[in-house]
Amino acid sequence: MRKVIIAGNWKMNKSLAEATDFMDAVTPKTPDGNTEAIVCAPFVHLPALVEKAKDTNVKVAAQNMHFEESGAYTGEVSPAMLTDIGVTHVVIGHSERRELFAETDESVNQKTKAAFAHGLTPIVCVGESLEQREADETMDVVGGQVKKALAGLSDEQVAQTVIAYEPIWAIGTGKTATSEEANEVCTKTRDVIADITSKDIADQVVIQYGGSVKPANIDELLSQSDIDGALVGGASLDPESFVQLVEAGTK
Ligand SMILES: O=C(CO)COP(=O)(O)O
Repeated sequence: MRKVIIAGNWKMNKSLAEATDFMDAVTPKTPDGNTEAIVCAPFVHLPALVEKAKDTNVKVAAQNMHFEESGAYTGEVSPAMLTDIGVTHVVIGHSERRELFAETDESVNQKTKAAFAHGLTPIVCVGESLEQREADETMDVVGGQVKKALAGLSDEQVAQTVIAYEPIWAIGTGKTATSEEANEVCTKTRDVIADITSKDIADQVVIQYGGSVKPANIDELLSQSDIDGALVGGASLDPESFVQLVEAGTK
């Protein structure tokens, strides 16, 4: 059975005090079990959050990283720096990074490989724009992004990769894909992964849905056959709401 992963992507939000207060509020209420709870926080908050997450069921992720080990990359953070402070997961290729910070399928692939080289679990984001959906290009886009992100990985690494399917038109818009629409893409994404590895490997990959997920729609999304969790923006900022989302995964 695949585990459920609920990850809160805070994006560029919260002061340090707000971030640590959040952890104090959620860690005692986050159950052990088949659901993994992850907080994806801004770089500067990571050390404090890792400290707060010690001996709890909450894990801490970065929202991005560089793929190189070290060097003249002003303003960047390396995979080794993240593992050094106890970060376990990293979000790669979020649509906001692809759109606003020139992230490409190639850099997503380099970062995914670098994550594994340093023992980090990558949460690789894929998703189509509204124009692409309306032009019936969803699976060309999403399938292409998935294939390019996973190129050159071993089957074992593919099995451990977390894929977050986030249709761009559903992010921060209040417009959720229906659970059937979301599941259809997640199922086809799993088929794409099976094509490049095997059905057995594809069946192990955790595929999250992201885009206006909230406590009111999480149950229905998680009831779908190929949705194994959620990458949540807005609704992950409030501790109560984050705990409710994690609890939904344990049902
Ligand atoms: O981009 C997202 C998570 O990475 C989704 O954001 P919202 O949940 O705010 O729509």
